[in-house]
Amino acid sequence: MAILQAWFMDNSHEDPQLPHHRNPYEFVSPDHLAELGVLHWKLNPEKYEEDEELEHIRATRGYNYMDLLDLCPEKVENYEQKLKNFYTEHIHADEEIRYCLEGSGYFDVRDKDDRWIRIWIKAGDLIILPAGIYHRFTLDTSNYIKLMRLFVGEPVWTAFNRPQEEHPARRKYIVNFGEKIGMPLEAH
Ligand SMILES: CSCCC(=O)C(=O)O
Ligand SMILES: [Fe+2]
Repeated sequence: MAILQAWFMDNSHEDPQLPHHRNPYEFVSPDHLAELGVLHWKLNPEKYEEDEELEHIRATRGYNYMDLLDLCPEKVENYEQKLKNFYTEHIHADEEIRYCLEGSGYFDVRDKDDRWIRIWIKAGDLIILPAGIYHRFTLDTSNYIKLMRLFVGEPVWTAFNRPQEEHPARRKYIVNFGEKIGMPLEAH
């Protein structure tokens, strides 16, 4: 498992596609990401069509569904709107599994103290966000990413925008990961 670059974000409202490092930089370790339930593998994106390691992950985790998504202004209908939706903080009822085949982008996830952690995904990075984790996504300044999307069974991409403290997936996430690290369920 090669190191994945992740860092705490600054609070500036500049272009989201910029890196948003703090000054000085504050990197986040893979162990910290694992505590939040975020998993990562580094694979060879050039052989994704016949990759035993990828097949093994898919088989052991039951990811029978797969499709490919090319994200750039020229290839996607309603590109601006889609990107806006991706960057709106949300959860899903299921894991979000993405394998970057080309290009790069940012997945942001919340830590236990509700700080944004920015995870920089590049070609070869397969990332799993657990069901119920608050997250969002944006491209970086290269403006291009090609992603494989994996899922167990018929895919459901529904995003539930924050707040979702009563959502069963959120509750389950807090029990599975949040409670161990002192993440509060929010009152509202
Ligand atoms: C473009 S994949 C990442 C965006 C996202 O969070 C989602 O699709 O739910
Ligand atoms: Fe999502």
